Amino acid sequence: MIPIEHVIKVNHLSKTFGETQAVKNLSFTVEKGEIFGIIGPNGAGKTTTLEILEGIQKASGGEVEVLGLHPVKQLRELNNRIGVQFQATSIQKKMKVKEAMDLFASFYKGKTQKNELIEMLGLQEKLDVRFEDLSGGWKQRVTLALATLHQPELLFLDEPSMGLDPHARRELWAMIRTLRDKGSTIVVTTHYMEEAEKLCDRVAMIYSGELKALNTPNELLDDVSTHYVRFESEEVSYDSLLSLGDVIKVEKEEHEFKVFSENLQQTAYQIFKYCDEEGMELRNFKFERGSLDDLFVQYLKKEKTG
Ligand SMILES: Nc1ncnc2c1ncn2[C@@H]1O[C@H](COP(=O)(O)OP(=O)(O)OP(=O)(O)O)[C@@H](O)[C@H]1O
Repeated sequence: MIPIEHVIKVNHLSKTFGETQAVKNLSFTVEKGEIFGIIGPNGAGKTTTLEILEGIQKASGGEVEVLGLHPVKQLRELNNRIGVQFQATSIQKKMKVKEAMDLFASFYKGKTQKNELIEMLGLQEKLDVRFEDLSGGWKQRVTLALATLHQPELLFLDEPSMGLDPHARRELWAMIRTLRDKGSTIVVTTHYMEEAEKLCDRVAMIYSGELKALNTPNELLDDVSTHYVRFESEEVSYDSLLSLGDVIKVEKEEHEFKVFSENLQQTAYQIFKYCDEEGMELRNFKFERGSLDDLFVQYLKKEKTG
């Protein structure tokens, strides 16, 4: 068996800003070659965690190792080996794509993969366009190219698809996967649950600076209470569904019901039995799998009710 190589080790990490505890006792590792997602709502501590890993912020407590280096003490060495995607706002508006690529390439001593990136990201047709004239999707492609010119072993992306339409978002995911296939490990923060589900190999879910869950999206979704049955009926009542054993929650919209249960098989049987006894009709009955969004809402609810 090939031993797992950890490119990031985070152990009991904490960070405080005055009274605010942005990160609390966070521990996780990132394996070489994976796309690792850090997800959570606004203010969860995603950016702070990322900036500590990049050596931009100092930890208040705990240990962090990135590519075997201490991010703050060995920042210069780290910067040669990691890539950080800048926010589009930090690129000069009037600069042409070609000029930005040349400027950033001049920061690195060795050979860069500029030409390969222009080809791979389809930037050829945009080289003479000013940054301010690019659409959101193209801006993201350019900042991705600028972050990866030196073929970094590890790439950090903070909310890369923020503000992109679904098509541009999918294109960006394909590019991120290609960069991974070419050998980079990728750490990405997002608050789009769909992005975490479709793009990431493993996901750390944080809320209020604390790690709430860490697993592959598939295994996170195996959490039973995110699964439900869906059907349509004009006759069934909300309250009678809620009173069935094992049912956690019922959602009703027009004539469509979603019934979440701890024992879906048993609940499905109960629904059919109840409808049969009452002579009620059901249509389009389906077993459905919840999304990370559902799981996330569930965690937040647990948090609020204690
Ligand atoms: N420089 C700072 N000074 C004071 N408080 C800060 C600072 N940076 C972050 N915080 C606070 O730390 C907490 C975590 O913020 P952080 O930006 O890491 O969250 P986030 O998950 O990235 O959120 P978002 O998705 O909104 O960017 C928040 O309460 C934020 O207000």
